[in-house]
Amino acid sequence: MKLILGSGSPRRLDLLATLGLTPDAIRPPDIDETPGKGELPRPYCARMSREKARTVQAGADEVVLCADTTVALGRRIMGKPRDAGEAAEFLLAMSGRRHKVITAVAVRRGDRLWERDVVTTVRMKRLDDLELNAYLATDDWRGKAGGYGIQGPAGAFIPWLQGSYTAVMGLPVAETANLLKAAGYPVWRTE
Ligand SMILES: Cc1cn([C@H]2C[C@H](O)[C@@H](COP(=O)(O)OP(=O)(O)OP(=O)(O)O)O2)c(=O)[nH]c1=O
Repeated sequence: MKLILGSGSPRRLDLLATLGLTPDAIRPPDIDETPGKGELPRPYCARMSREKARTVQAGADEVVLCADTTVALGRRIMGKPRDAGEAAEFLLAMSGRRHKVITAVAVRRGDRLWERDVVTTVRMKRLDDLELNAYLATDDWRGKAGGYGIQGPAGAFIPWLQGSYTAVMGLPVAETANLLKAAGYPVWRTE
């Protein structure tokens, strides 16, 4: 059985590697990530990962793994910022407050789909101008939901979270291992 990572995210590849898993192929999905009108963050995130899993082409002996990470401030969905101005806007909105990071994982084998989502509450310290501008200058915010990456320099802004650190990074490894097992993929091998 082959494992297909349906994601172009280097973080997801790294997190999968922590489980000792190397995908046989990487097939990044191309879907429309526009939220529906009034769509709430959690159902939006679950829909994204499901659509990714359905879009990625796979044969009968292939298991597809996809995920979506969405940052939510109340009902507001904060996607990947299009520029530094939007990243600054997101970070200022989260500064000194708690927000939620949702990561939904979808595993598909043939017509069958296994799904799980993980919600993590994250507190961001109050950012001063120096911290904000220095972080924006690193470009680390690019391509990341909410405009920050907890695994990089923005880790200095996160004194507390409740939930899963790997889920915030993009792939909750415990839940992912369980979904792969449910789909019949041999996560653990003794030889
Ligand atoms: C909040 C947060 C997000 N992220 C990243 C993980 C994801 O790559 C990205 C969220 O965007 P996603 O749309 O979930 O994923 P992607 O577009 O990068 O990749 P693909 O659709 O091909 O799977 O944000 C971090 O790396 N660290 C963080 O702390």
